[in-house]
Amino acid sequence: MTNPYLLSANDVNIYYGEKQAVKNVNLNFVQGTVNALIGPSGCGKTTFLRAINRMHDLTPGARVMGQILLDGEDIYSPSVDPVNMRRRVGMVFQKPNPFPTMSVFDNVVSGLKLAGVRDRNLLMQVAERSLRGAALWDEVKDRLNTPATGLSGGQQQRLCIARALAVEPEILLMDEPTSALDPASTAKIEDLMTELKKVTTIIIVTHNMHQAARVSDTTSFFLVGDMVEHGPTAQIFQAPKDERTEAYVTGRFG
Ligand SMILES: Nc1ncnc2c1ncn2[C@@H]1O[C@H](COP(=O)(O)OP(=O)(O)OP(=O)(O)O)[C@@H](O)[C@H]1O
Repeated sequence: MTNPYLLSANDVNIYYGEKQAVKNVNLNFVQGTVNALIGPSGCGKTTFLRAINRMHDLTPGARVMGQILLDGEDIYSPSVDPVNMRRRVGMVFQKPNPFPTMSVFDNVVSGLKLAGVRDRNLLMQVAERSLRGAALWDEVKDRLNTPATGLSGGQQQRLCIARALAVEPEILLMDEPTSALDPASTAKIEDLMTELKKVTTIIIVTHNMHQAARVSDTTSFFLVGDMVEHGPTAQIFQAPKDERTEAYVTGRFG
């Protein structure tokens, strides 16, 4: 039987040395959706997110057990090249992190250049498409060759989204992407997510429950390493099945 899900986590356990940070998580994600991971600080959301693009390969002492299937292929299989895999699963971090010495244009096309693309016309096409995709084109089209660090924080974060989109990822991981931004920039990125799910699948870690409720199709609630409950966002917020989920989403702890 073929796997109907774009991404499946099967019995995923994650350790830092002896310490277990994620316990036996099973989750499936459907293509073209926005999926929120919520839960109190330290419950393993970021750890789980980073396992999805093999970022823990870069964390000394971190171990991922179980299976994570992307299009039915185990991303931890020895035949999978992690660098290639990270092109298919892009990531945007809490703090905007454009390459500080590069222009706006070079930031967006850095992944393509790294992959050997030199055709200037093609790079320009991809830059425009990605910047439009990140709702930034109109604001930067006249300053493509100026340093990325000259942009505002919200613009820098949309630039990082454009940079991730340029390599056409199947999945975009977002780790609290608006926590360093003002409300206007946050609203822009939230609107953007609804557009972006037409071209990619989003998994977002957020502390902001209103944000999860506004932007996501599904929500997963994590608590001290356990994934307590997963379901359609409306159900998690309005009719959770587990009393711990209810206590969290109604603000009784956090
Ligand atoms: N590099 C690391 N080495 C050791 N322990 C770590 C490391 N990174 C995270 N942890 C621990 O793993 C657990 C889960 O952390 P994680 O960052 O995944 O939680 P989180 O839910 O994303 O928290 P937050 O919402 O505060 O970002 C925590 O107990 C944390 O202290």
